[in-house]
Amino acid sequence: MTTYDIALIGFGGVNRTLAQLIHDRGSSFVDELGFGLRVVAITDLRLGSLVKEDGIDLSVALRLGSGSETFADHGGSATPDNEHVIRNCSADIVCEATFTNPDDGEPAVSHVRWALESGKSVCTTNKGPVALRGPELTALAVRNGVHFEFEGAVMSGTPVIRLARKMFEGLKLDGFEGILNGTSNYVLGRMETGMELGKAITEAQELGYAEANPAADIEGFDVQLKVLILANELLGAGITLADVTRRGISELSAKEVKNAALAGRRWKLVGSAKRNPDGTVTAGVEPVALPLDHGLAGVSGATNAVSFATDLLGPVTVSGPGAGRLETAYALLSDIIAIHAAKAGVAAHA
Ligand SMILES: NC(=O)C1=CN([C@@H]2O[C@H](COP(=O)(O)OP(=O)(O)OC[C@H]3O[C@@H](n4cnc5c(N)ncnc54)[C@H](OP(=O)(O)O)[C@@H]3O)[C@@H](O)[C@H]2O)C=CC1
Ligand SMILES: N[C@@H](CC=O)C(=O)O
Repeated sequence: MTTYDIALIGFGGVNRTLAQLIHDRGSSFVDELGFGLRVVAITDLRLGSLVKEDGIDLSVALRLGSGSETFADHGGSATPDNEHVIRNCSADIVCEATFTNPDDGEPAVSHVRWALESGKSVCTTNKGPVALRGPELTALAVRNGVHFEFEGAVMSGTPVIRLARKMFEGLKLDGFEGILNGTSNYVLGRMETGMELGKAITEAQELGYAEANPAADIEGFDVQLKVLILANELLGAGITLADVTRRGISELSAKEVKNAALAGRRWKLVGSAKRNPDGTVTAGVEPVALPLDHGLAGVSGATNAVSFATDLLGPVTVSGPGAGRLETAYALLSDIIAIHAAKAGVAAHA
């Protein structure tokens, strides 16, 4: 029986939920998925780092949180020691789920690089490394004979990237438009009921949808990264972040959002990319007051949807959760399943 040793880098909402899943359902993975999972290392800014080659007791790790205890109280260190842990621990797969840095992707880019350089596969939900260093990190993975998977970087656990790569074979993609941020979509829905922006953001934070800095959600930086990922990974656009124009929703008031709904229009933060006749790709993110009969107008809460323009099928739309701790932890599990399938030489499920 195959058991993958896992390192969790960042122990916030997403990786903590993955640890909970492994703790609660790990034994059924063996029967259902054909492999076991054992967490051998965890690092976190506040809790420090813990490495145990024979497996960390997750019930203990999961108890640590808001109190003053750190991993130093349990045989580890009070500091994350990321480079040392990532390079030297016995993990087969590193799950990177620290905060997304939209400027240069750090420190996550380094975390991913250290893992790949030391022969470990990587799963990440972090948009920074994928959007800003994706091709370079994928090439590094290939050179080292390991895998770099990032399904959760767009629409959390809802399959989009692997789905499009596998299932759209034979189709030409000419563009896409979608709702790609759960927080802003949730916030706009609450504003439609008259709630002020700040209060709606607080709710989204409590639900685990928002970025560490929610301005990334509200000002469109998060969607900008996701549009860049989809455009480069699926359309082969070869564009950079500067090529994706960006406007967020902070300019909208609750009154404006509510009045638009009364007038038959719904404000949505829409990310899109379109292939031009000369082959170049135009991409951007902006708030749009959609008519109620538009396909994206009914997408509510933290649900996301993306509609791909294809040559043979016309529009093909994928919809599902776009944020949430469990939904995103599932994305990491789906990445591990894909890595297992690739190692075993069979098709991935997701
Ligand atoms: N939540 C969601 O719905 C989704 C999230 N994502 C992405 O997944 C990633 C994780 O999200 P989420 O779990 O919600 O975020 P959290 O903020 O809950 O967790 C991130 C964790 O990483 C820790 N951390 C930050 N810097 C470091 C570091 N240098 N070394 C070790 N640990 C570090 C943080 O510590 P501290 O709190 O002390 O700063 C925190 O515990 C983000 O990149 C996010 O963009 C993607 C899709 C959906
Ligand atoms: N903050 C993001 C989380 C997923 O990427 C969102 O709200 O969509």
